[in-house]
Amino acid sequence: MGLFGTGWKRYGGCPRTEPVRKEKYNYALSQFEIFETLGTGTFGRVRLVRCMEEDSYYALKMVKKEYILKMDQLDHMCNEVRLLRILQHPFIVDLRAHFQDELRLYLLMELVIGGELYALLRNSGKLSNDRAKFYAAEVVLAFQYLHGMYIAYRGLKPENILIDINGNIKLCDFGFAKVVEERTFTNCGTPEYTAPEVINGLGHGRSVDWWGLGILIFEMTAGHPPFFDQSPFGVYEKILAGKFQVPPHVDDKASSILKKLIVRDRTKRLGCRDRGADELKAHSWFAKVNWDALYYEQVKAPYVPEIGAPNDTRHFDRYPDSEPGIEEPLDGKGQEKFHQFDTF
Ligand SMILES: Nc1ncnc2c1ncn2[C@@H]1O[C@H](COP(=O)(O)OP(=O)(O)OP(=O)(O)O)[C@@H](O)[C@H]1O
Repeated sequence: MGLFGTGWKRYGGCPRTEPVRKEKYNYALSQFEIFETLGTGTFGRVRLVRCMEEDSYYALKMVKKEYILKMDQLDHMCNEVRLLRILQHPFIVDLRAHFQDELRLYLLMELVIGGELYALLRNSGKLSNDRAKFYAAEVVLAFQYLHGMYIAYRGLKPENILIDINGNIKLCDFGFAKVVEERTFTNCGTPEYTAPEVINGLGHGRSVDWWGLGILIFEMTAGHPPFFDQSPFGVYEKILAGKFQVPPHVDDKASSILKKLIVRDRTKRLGCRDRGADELKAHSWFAKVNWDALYYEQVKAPYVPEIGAPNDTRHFDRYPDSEPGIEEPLDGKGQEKFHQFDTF
């Protein structure tokens, strides 16, 4: 089914699941002052930039074309842009534009200044029950929106959850997200967050997101993931064995939702049946959450990052600069492969 095709169905009673076509601005790298690296991933580097004409700051993801072809990542990049262009949700990072030059592809995103949830977890060890619930509830709303468009996010991990200036979350990194009717078979993601149906190669759709949420709630409340080992293989073995223990300090209702989310059989996993996200929203752990107020960002966040200036990057790790070197643009045939990037 095409993203704008017929057959839109409401999933889990999500009231505002509609694709938007966001405005397209024409930007070029020369319009920006480029500052420090905010984060790096397998495929690129995200830097703080300032658009000189607008005097506004953004996050710019820059990925070398040569690298994209070498690593066979063109589909991955196109996928991310195609999806981010149509998504508009308070808890999903906003893509403002995408453009290219001879050397790289660029994704211009709103700047999410509070850093990664990963850093919060690393600094605090574990989070309070209320704080974990607040972030988990915002993830539920983001997933409900995505699943309503038949999009599985498939990349949940604390590194991809950013904290904005008001303390709300923004999901970033849509490289693994996929439009799924039912099942899909590509492997992706991080060992500790991988669902058993992914390891088994049985195909996976939106159910992996609810598994990922279970792992995230566990990590936030317990202070460590439920399945860990020195090697990815060891992690996978433990996931398949499916045995985990919720530490005694974890709230009883949190423990109850964990036992319903970290379930090997996806047909029995919370969120994977007809009612989708509504099943989670009805769980007693979320009993006091006012979902509408949360959506409209009217709920005070339990933690608001301290920010001194619009370009204050104190909440991000420091990264060594990329190696300067002579970069050769691709030849005409190579460049042709990227023409599609302009057509989204
Ligand atoms: N809009 C943003 N505002 C601030 N920081 C951001 C933004 N987008 C990304 N980052 C930072 O850059 C990091 C890498 O971004 P992203 O995950 O999109 O890159 P990637 O190359 O696709 O990574 P991965 O290997 O996880 O697929 C994020 O974890 C985050 O720290």
